[in-house]
Amino acid sequence: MNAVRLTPPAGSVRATIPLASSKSESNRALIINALSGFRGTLHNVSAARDSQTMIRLLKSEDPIADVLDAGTTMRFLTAYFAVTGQYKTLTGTPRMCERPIGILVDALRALGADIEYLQNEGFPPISTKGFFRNGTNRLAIRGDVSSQYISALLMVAPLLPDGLTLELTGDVGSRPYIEMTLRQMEHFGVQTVANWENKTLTVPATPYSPADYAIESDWSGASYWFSMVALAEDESVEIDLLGLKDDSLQGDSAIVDIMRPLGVESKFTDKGVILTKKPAESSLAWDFTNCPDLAQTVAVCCALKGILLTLTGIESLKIKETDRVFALQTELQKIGAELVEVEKNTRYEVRKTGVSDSVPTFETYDDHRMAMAFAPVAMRREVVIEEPGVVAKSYPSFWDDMARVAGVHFID
Ligand SMILES: O=C(O)C1=C[C@@H](OP(=O)(O)O)[C@@H](O)[C@H](O)C1
Ligand SMILES: C=C(OP(=O)(O)O)C(=O)O
Repeated sequence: MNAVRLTPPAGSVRATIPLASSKSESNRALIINALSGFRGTLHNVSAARDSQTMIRLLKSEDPIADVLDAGTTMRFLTAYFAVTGQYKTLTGTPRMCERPIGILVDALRALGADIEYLQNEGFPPISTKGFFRNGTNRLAIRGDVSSQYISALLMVAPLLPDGLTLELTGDVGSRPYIEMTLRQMEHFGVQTVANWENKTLTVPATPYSPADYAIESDWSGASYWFSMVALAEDESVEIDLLGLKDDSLQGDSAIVDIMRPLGVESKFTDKGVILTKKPAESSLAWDFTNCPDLAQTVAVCCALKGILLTLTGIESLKIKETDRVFALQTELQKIGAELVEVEKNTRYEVRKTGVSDSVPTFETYDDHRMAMAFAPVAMRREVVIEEPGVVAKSYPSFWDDMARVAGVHFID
């Protein structure tokens, strides 16, 4: 499967979309369930490759754990293998070996873990080589690089002899993911204390209690459907997204507020959310610090609607599956828009330039979100998306869901 050609909806757009389950919630539930002796039942675990990889590696006795391109799987398993004293080599795709892990490794070493870098200092591959229960119970850790390091430490903290207090330094990014971790830990019987005023998180040395857990649908995956409604030419479009909740643990539920000014009305029901269309505003400014995975969706949507978008809080995009700032800058040009850095590393704008390709072919940079963020362009015009298989990382059924609203034709 080298590419997929997408054609606009033939008539009115009404569809029910099952969505994928959240890989973030799944990967936390899988780690915590493992730490509580695999005794709970997890419902609706994600079919996402990142979560299936987590399941496979938690069960495997192979000394080499290849996480492929899954960031949470790499970071959570590093802490899990280190603190449970397992001897494992963690590796991944070439890109994974460029994604930093030094902050987490330094923290785990201070807690008593022996971890070795096998190639480059600060990056995978790494080996965990035992745990000596002689470390500290208080650590300062940067909060402005990846929240995944913090979540990884929090989840193993109940196993430490004296629990753990983390002092977060710098501006904390992706905070809702940290709160998701704490709430899931609480579900499994560990009462944590988060003081966001002085940025300290405290976890007692309490064993996890086995529990059953039901995972919600994925709000990051839902964001592409909000974009499709915003871009639909059919004013009576209605899309029902299944399995989403109003009181979600997922910070990407912010898409409801982001998309309102872009013309999407959301109504919660007992099954999920119903999206309909209303008039949009002409500009939007949004800080993506708490929801970095939504930046691509919103950038593409605004570019095509000609809405001036000001983005802040997107620094972390450069160290994700690809450099997402560069990837967006390159691909947005194909739909007559540009992503401009208006203040170094802090403020960007998406602006219309007007010159676009007749049938744009979007590259995906080994990044599922590049494929899914650009797919909604097909609500207005024919497009081609290269390497569509990338969606498997978080939303393997994306193209099946997409076929409910638009033409989806795979090209070998
Ligand atoms: O903890 C998580 O489940 C995630 C945290 C975020 O990463 P950062 O904390 O690195 O921003 C997010 O981008 C990623 O998709 C999933
Ligand atoms: C950044 C992402 O994932 P991860 O960091 O877990 O690879 C993502 O899913 O957009």
